[in-house]
Amino acid sequence: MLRSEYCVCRCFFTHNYFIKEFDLHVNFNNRTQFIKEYSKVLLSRGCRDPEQLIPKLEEECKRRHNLHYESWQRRQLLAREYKPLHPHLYTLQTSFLDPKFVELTQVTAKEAGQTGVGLSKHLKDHLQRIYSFPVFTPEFCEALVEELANYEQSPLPKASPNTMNSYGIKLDELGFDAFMSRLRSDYLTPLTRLLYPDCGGDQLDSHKAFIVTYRQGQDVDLAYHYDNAEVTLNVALNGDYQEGELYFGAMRTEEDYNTRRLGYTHHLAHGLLHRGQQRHGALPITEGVRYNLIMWLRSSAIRNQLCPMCCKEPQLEAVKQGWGDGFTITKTDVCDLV
Ligand SMILES: O=C(O)CCC(=O)C(=O)O
Ligand SMILES: [Fe+2]
Repeated sequence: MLRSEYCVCRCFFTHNYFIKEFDLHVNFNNRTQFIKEYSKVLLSRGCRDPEQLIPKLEEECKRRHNLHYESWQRRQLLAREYKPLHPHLYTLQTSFLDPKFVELTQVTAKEAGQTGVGLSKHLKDHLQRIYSFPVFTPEFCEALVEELANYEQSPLPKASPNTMNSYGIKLDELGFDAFMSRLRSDYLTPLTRLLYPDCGGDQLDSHKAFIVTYRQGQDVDLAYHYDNAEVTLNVALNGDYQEGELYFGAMRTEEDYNTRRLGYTHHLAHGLLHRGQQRHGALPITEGVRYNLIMWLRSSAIRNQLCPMCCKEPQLEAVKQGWGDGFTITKTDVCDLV
């Protein structure tokens, strides 16, 4: 029998370290390489002593090596000790979804191809293959935000959702993995299959789902970046904050002349779909707290060919639990060979 093991690319341990103070992504193999490669640019950005950044990079390197195992441990701990405020939220029900979204996901390729009408009815085209549409009901969003705040206020451990956002929640750790898998396969894939067949949208087989939280005194914005994803869904879970728009620029593979454009204002319960490899960032919020649900949707068929983070053939390392970073190796069970 054939069986897929989920993997990370080894570049995860060396590439894409983000130095927030100087708004710089770097690769970090060791001290000598780092100083040689980045001293000049760091000095030009006002850093007095690049050497002083090394302990933090070493710490991040250690965190990355332990990440999947520790995440799994937190997941077990939360399953045992966290008391959900709204237990019913953890199983996806159609009633959580906006009926327009359900209708949209039922549009067939034939209908969409014939007139474009089937899709354009509930989906707004923002150019550059960025689309928005209602996803959840406002009632669901309100209850989910209450659940997230309840967990945030609990003494239980929390992890940063990714290498750039320090505040937020990894939804698999909180127990939403089955929910998100169903959202991906039953509702999002019918759409991404039509919108992004060239980016693996027709064969998304894993995801990383998390909440990003912005509030004064913590993270208030997000620097310009591209995602470790083929396609990204970003849903606004609340509306009681000011500013915090998204902006988009060139694809990772294109020259970027710093022409950041196409501002997008979030709307409560609406989602935005975009290609993960299109550069984007979030402007600072000026008031309130902003909760957004992010799904980095991944296709092993695409990323097994070329890692989107190091742009090389991936060097695969299997993870024991979870989806890794969405790469796979296919193994044949030994008993099949005899
Ligand atoms: O804050 C946002 O809405 C964007 C978040 C984002 O781009 C990401 O987490 O990859
Ligand atoms: Fe992003």
